[in-house]
Amino acid sequence: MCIVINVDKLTYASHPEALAAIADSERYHFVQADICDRARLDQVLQQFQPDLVMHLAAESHVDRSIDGPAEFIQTNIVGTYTLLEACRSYYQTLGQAQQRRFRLHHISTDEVYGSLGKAGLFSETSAYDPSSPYSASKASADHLVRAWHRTYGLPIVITNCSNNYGPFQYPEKLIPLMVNNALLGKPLPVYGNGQQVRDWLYVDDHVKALFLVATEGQLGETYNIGGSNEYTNLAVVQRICDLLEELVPTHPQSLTMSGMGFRDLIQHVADRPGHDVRYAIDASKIQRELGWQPLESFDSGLRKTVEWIVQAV
Ligand SMILES: Cc1cn([C@H]2C[C@H](O)[C@@H](COP(=O)(O)OP(=O)(O)O[C@H]3O[C@H](C)C(=O)[C@H](O)[C@H]3O)O2)c(=O)[nH]c1=O
Repeated sequence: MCIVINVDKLTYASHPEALAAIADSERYHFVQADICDRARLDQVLQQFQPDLVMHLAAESHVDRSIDGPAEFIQTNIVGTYTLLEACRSYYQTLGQAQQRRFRLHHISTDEVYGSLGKAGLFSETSAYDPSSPYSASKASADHLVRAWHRTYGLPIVITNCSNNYGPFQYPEKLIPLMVNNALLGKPLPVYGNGQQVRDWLYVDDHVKALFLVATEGQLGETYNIGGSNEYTNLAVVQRICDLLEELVPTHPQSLTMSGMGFRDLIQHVADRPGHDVRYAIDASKIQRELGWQPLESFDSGLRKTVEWIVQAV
């Protein structure tokens, strides 16, 4: 049995559905829990007696972490600490055979490595250099997980992924936010010059990678997961607008009245404080060791995502 821990405001929102679709759903139990509630975590672990705990519970939006860091410290750092302690106690109750099977998989982000310049890629050995309260809280969580492995022998694996996108994503994130705004004829706020680069990873590719690491990854190891899809933010927003021109021929009323197209909604606004310029992942370790490859192209993944949002609203 595996339990997948998440929180209510989950940003990895599509992962449970996607995981359930590719894995034996009888084996996976998805827990929506307050990650800081130790009694509840103890009860869940005792009830399901899992061999695998996947920790996807995070506050994950950089802008919200800048506006109010407290929740990020609480969920991402205190929550991870609470889960680690619950797993450590649970692990100590297991027999030797089950201890050999048990592992905690901590899901993290490439933002812990900070920002790249024009060249280079983040690898598993890149130095930690987080910029935002969010990424600093995830970096702290990664360090705690490694410390519980080295100090207490808790069996763990860690993954650090690039920017996720796909159906079900929480609408605070760039792609769903832009599609939702455009459909309402609202401005599309591009931070600064829009030349920041992100490496886009389709959610199903991410889930397959998580599944491989959770089941076959080496204990104590970190694996970076990225889609090898680097685009500037402005290019992504322009592509979204062009897709909407094709998929939504009837423009929102505000656009029709002014004879404008979706691209006319793009507005450059004040830049995000501490904005990381570029993220890009070297995923050669997971490709070499576990045979993973991203299968979705950005063109096809973005089309699926935009189509999903258009039909959902
Ligand atoms: C919401 C928004 C964003 N942006 C820019 C800011 C970023 O350069 C880029 C993507 O922003 P978003 O907030 O969607 O994602 P990141 O800040 O890159 O972080 C995301 O990817 C990493 C890996 C995680 O770990 C985070 O959990 C996840 O939120 O678009 C804009 O220009 N306008 C907007 O309205």
